[in-house]
Amino acid sequence: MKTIHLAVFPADGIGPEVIAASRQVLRKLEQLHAGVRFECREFDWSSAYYHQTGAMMPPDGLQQLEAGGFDAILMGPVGSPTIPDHITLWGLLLAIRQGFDQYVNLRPMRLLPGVASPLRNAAQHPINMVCVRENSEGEYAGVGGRVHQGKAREVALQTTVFTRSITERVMRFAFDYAQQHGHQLVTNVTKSNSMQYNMVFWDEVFEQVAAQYPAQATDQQLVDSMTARMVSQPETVELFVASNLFGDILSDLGAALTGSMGLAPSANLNPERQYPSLFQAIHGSAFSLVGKNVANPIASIWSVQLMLAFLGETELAAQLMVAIETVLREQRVRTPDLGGRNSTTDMTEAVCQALEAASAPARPR
Ligand SMILES: NC(=O)C1=CN([C@@H]2O[C@H](COP(=O)(O)OP(=O)(O)OC[C@H]3O[C@@H](n4cnc5c(N)ncnc54)[C@H](O)[C@@H]3O)[C@@H](O)[C@H]2O)C=CC1
Ligand SMILES: CC(=O)C(=O)O
Ligand SMILES: [K+]
Ligand SMILES: [Mn+2]
Repeated sequence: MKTIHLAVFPADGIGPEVIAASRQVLRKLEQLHAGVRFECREFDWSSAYYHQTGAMMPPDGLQQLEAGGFDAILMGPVGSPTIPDHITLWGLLLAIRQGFDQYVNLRPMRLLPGVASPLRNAAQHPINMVCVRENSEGEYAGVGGRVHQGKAREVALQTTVFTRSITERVMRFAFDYAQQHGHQLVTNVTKSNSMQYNMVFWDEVFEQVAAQYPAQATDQQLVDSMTARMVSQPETVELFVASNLFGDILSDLGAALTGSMGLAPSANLNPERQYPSLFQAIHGSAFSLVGKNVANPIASIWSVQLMLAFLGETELAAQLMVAIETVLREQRVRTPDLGGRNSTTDMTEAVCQALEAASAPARPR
């Protein structure tokens, strides 16, 4: 019997609903596979916790998480209409990403059969893209300040930070991942026409790392025209590496192109496994959907799938992907974002049923 230890954060907004859905899927996987157990410890660190204590997590939160010996973290979105967004994000999610050196944010963007893309010609342009986003510094390094606050002479500084070793390793991850998953082209997303220091540096590091992968085809795209390319010729995009801000923006575009914010998953990885990695839908708290049982749980469930793959549970990951694909292809159960009238719980139950079908008879391991 293998036990996988998970730290689970329902967090904010629709988080508790999509995390409950994800936990239901984990329970179904446990039932179907006698050899595996998920031991979940739930944490209430969130905006509600902030309202009670004045902070998003305890001062020793990261140490507590590290001491817990977790294999992975599963998290809902963070953000509330009653607290400034930079307080909630920096108080929890960004603190974990930086503190646990989760320097890769892996965001697959794949248009699955049965899902409608807003692109009129999607049938001729298969969409299967992977975003490798630098996840620990760059525009979100958190360096800056404000002086002369409230005065006419007020100045606000937000400094981007690009470190050679960090830039190098995220690019190496991108090339290794492309190699392992058979991506023919690695695209460097940049803005070195306007940003003559950090993005020129970024391009240089990309070229240096690319030289170590002579068999890998590469190209370079300025981030502004990258948005147009993703819409007009998505079939030419396979895997791209981008800075923290650019990757954040391009992956929401990718989510919309592949059908819904409610489908897109992400993995915040510490590839060296020195710290637990964090798995989370790319969407936010979706305030208008909260408490209505209408949020699409697939983004969070697909994030569980990425978690299983990262933890080496290859068979479980494959079965869960088949189950997700089956539910979407059949279009029998669809939440409102996909044009249907079904609930979060309907969709979750459909995934669990499809999992039963996708799983071979349970056998001991
Ligand atoms: N990783 C995180 O914790 C993130 C947190 N946020 C926070 O979330 C809050 C809201 O941010 P927004 O920019 O409005 O982004 P959002 O992702 O919450 O919402 C954007 C749109 O997508 C829809 N949507 C999102 N998730 C959905 C789902 N599962 N099913 C169906 N539709 C879904 C929403 O209804 C809305 O129309 C803010 O406080 C923000 O800071 C935003 C993005 C990521
Ligand atoms: C914070 C945010 O929007 C993201 O990481 O996607
Ligand atoms: K089990
Ligand atoms: Mn985002």
